[in-house]
Amino acid sequence: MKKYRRLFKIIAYANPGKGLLFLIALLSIMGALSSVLFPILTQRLIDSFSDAQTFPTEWLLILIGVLTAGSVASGFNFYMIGKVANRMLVNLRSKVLAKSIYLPIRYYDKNPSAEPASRIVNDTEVINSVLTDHFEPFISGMLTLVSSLIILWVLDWQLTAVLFVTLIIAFVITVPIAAKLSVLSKSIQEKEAHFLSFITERLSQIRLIKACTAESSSLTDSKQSLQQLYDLGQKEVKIAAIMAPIAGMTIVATLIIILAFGAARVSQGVITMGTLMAFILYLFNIVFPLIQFTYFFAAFNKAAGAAERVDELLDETEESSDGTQELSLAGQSIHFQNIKFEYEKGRPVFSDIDIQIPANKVVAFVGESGAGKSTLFSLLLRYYAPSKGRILVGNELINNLSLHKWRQQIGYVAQDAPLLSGSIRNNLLLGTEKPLSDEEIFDALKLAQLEEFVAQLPKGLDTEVGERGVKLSGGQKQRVAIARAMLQDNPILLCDEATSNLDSATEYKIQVAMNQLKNNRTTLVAAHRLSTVLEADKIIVLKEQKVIGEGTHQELMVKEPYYRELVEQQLKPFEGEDTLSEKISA
Ligand SMILES: Nc1ncnc2c1ncn2[C@@H]1O[C@H](COP(=O)(O)OP(=O)(O)OP(=O)(O)O)[C@@H](O)[C@H]1O
Repeated sequence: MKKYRRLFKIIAYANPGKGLLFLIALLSIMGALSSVLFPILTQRLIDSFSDAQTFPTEWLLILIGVLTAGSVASGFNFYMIGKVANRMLVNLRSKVLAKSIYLPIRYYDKNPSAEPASRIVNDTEVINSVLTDHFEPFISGMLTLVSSLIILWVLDWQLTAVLFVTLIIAFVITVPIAAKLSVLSKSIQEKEAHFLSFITERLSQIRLIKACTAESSSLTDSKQSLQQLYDLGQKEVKIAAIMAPIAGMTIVATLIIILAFGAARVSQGVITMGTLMAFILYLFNIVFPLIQFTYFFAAFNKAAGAAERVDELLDETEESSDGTQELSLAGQSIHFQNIKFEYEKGRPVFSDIDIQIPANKVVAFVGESGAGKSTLFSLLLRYYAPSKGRILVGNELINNLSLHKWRQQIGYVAQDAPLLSGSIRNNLLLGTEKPLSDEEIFDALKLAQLEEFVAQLPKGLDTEVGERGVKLSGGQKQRVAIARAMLQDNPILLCDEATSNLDSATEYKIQVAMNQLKNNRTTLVAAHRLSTVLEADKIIVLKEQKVIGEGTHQELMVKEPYYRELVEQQLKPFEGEDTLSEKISA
């Protein structure tokens, strides 16, 4: 029952509009009424014709009127259902999408991004189909069924009793089969969601697959899922194939039984020929809704499964945004105070670090790969919360500040400088609320050494960059990210290996530009290439979950052997290799 409650909850959440649902129910009743009245009016028409031997024009006109009203109501209802369904789908999708976007990064560490995508696209569609395909037939079917049974009882209760018995037998046979179908369809939905997740991920990494010649192994991996889907589909088809003749045979058997009993009762003079005719027409009013109900319950179960998955997602806790203060970060120092942090329990990245970042200075983080440089940035961006300790800006705990306003004041040039599909302009203005002229944009591009490249493109700033920026080189993507940070002009700037994809000449130019940027802002740099951090006001050395040294380059060269080792490693060639100058002279 819990899963049905979830379905109703999600439908209410999609806000179809009570008034519109009421109107649909009303129109469905009108449609049903015309089907209910059709046989009884036919009976009147036939019987009055046989009694009076004159054409009963008035009954014919009433019949035409009722059928016309029924058809008009059905047509209008069709439109209203479509309207409400579209509205529901948009509401539900935008709410689930909004939820997905505000989920914490930890959710996406655990779940592939195609998982919520499948809930946004597929599951919402399945839930919606209850309304588009089944709501009207269910209401009118229910009404037609009940009223037809009452009318039949009044017409001839004995014949109706015979009908009841045949229907109960058919019900007992079909219900367990329908229940099996509903279990199967739930498994199919789950498998389809996994399959979608698998192919989305593989296709998004098509370059990697081709470079590793992993096309056939990817196909083999997908074959297993496809086979499972095929097997489940076949089981569903087999059950449906058994159901169809049972339903057909039920109709035929019921018809034969009613015809046989009915004919006997006509010949005995208990009922008229018109009554028998009406009886048979009502019989269809009962059997067809019953068949529809089996489809309705199958769809209802399927939708309940989809609602369960959507509700699970909606129940996830969004990024905590408890803080409301809107502090300006300009001129504020940052303090990582006794921080312990672990992505997974028992595997700390930092056990106890304490880092002071003075305002408006350049602070660089060095350490071998995996030391936790990017993780520090993630903590500062509040992607994750420390397990122990706290982060202060000025004297304020960062969690007390509004998350939105906080991130709005931090520029971030990420390690792999990802871009979104769309134009260069859209990527440069991502998240920027203030309007910027082309002139201002080109000023930033100039500083980021990208002005010439963009200017010679036929569509300039409106050039499409392709999915994840595939049409740009790694270095160009980094320069777009740097230009974006320049445009955002935030008081705090995070540069994660920001110049690692650039050739030495461009890197030098960017360093010059970055040096201008560093005035009046606090800049945190994580870099492998120590040449990029030599000028930093402070260098923090990370090793084995701790800060093992801090100071300027000159100070660390004197007092910190590990730092000296890192610097020397970068300067000297690999063991047994000649230096570049030796190779050239050889
Ligand atoms: N989302 C994550 N889930 C689990 N572990 C993670 C996650 N991100 C990073 N780690 C782990 O945390 C540690 C620190 O990673 P981090 O990316 O911060 O290092 P880094 O110093 O920036 O490395 P690099 O210089 O290679 O970029 C690594 O051991 C890494 O495997």
